[in-house]
Amino acid sequence: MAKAADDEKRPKRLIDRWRRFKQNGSLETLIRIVATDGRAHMRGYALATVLLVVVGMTTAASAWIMRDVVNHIFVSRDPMMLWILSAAVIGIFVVKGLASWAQAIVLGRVGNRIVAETQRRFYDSFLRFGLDFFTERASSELINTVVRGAGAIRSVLDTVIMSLARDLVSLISLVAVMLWQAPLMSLAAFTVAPIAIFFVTGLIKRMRKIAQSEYGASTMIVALVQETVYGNKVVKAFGLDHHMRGRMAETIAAVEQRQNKMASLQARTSPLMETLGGVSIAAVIFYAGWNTINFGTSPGEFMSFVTALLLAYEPAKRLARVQIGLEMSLVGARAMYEILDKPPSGTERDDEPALDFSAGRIELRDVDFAYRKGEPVLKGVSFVVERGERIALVGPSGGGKSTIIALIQRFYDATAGAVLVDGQDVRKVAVSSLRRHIASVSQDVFLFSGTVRDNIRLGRLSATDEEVEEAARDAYAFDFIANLPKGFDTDIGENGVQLSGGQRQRLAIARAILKDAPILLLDEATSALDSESERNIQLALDRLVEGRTSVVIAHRLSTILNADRIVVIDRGEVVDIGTHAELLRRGGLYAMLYRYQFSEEKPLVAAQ
Ligand SMILES: Nc1ncnc2c1ncn2[C@@H]1O[C@H](COP(=O)(O)OP(=O)(O)OP(=O)(O)O)[C@@H](O)[C@H]1O
Repeated sequence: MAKAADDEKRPKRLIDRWRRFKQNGSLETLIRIVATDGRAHMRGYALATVLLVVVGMTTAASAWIMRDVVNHIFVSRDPMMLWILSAAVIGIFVVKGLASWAQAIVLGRVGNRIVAETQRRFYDSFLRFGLDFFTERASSELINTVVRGAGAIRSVLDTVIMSLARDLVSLISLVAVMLWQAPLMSLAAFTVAPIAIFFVTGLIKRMRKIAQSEYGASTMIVALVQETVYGNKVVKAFGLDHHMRGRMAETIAAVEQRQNKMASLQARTSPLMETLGGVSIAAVIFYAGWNTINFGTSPGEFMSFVTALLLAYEPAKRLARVQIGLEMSLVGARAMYEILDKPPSGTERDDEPALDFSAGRIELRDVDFAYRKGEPVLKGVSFVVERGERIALVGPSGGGKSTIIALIQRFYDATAGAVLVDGQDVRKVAVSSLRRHIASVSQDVFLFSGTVRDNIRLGRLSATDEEVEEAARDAYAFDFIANLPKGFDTDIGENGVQLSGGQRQRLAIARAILKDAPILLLDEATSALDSESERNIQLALDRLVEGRTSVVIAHRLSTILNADRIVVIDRGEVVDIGTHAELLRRGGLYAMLYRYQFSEEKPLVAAQ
């Protein structure tokens, strides 16, 4: 009775297990990897499979031949067979060696190709994401995914092929040898299998959980290294070495602990498997020995059987563990797919018709915007920038000035209202054609690895060396570049660490000059520079603004004095628009800001 009830429950338990397995996505991920990358490289994998099958079959053949070795050589003492069988053994192992060698090369190449393709695909896909994607995610997460995820896809496929073609084929053919030589003994040997399966199933679930948290912790290590590199000045200035060391030690310890747990889970299969293996081999030796001693059964069959059993033990052990190992790789693969599956951001669409650029008139029409639902950052913002006009945005910090600059470049889409360039909604034109007409210089200048020349040329990749130098001259950057150890060919360290703030800004201005776009968006630097740098930057900016339609987040007195109009932004709203003199006359927020924000530069106030 009890057994029947148990039997009834078993399928349910099995289904439950599969359901959990599916919910977790392991099976889907596995199927997807096989159906996409596996299928795309079917020829390579088919070849590897054939070679692995050869490896498996030769393993079985080596067991098979033991029967003849014992019967013909040791029992019948046939000298001819001594030669033939020795040669056959050499033949079998040479074939096995060659097939293993070829299989390793084929699998290695296909695997490397998959890693390369996946990394390319991953990078392509994240270039199509908008700013929202990058602000949502830590770069460490992306770095960890590109490094580990691609390798994970490869190792999943390697594991699947190795398990199916080598281990499963070896096991099936060795079991066939066993059944053929001694069916009863085989059954005795297989009784231990259900115990092993039951034990391993329990481990898989735990492995999955730990693998996931290990992945998260390893991302933290990347994040901390990154923070220490980018924030090294803060770390040093505030004497945070000890604090950072502590944080890193904690994270490393967390990863180490999880990896130890994974290793111990994997290792936990060994004592059980060894014991079960020992029990089944002992049972067979006892049974066969008993038969040989008491009934004179031929020892050849027995030798062949035991060899097959011993050889079957390794692949059986590997197969029992395969899912435990797979769980580790599937975590990385899932992280990779999560990003690959994300649709490109709407702001990066480039399939609309190109912007029909004429004057470069910019209009914000009743623009509302929120980075997060329910937290409006811009409310009904409207203003127009006519061709060739200089507009200064002024307002308290956090008012939304940078957001306006971002919306004009379509880094984000307005939640209501529209941003128009020459009367065309920026959401309805190809984004590349819009950005081609805009040059922007932000406060925090990002410099890429490479030379000074490379960095300026990013403004226009087709520019000649002469044009790059000309732009540097116009940006008042030529002299300091010429004084660098290798001039324009000086390598800029990662993110230009050896350049001063003012020099970096002038490189950014040179980049914008080279781009020669009719619209200029500028976030003036607030950081204090020495007066020489300040003067050079001012001259460079004047040159840059010349003849262009410009919107500048103003932090300098001269900018607001030279602006055609000033737009005052406060808490996401346009509170006033006018020239410096008009706004001052009206009093209000601008007059106050002017007094406090620009007061150090008082001597020039006469300009009103
Ligand atoms: N990526 C973002 N995600 C969420 N909120 C943001 C984001 N960027 C800015 N904000 C918020 O939007 C508001 C407007 O910010 P914005 O940078 O546009 O102001 P700002 O006027 O340029 O300020 P500042 O003069 O200090 O640079 C602020 O409250 C800010 O916290």
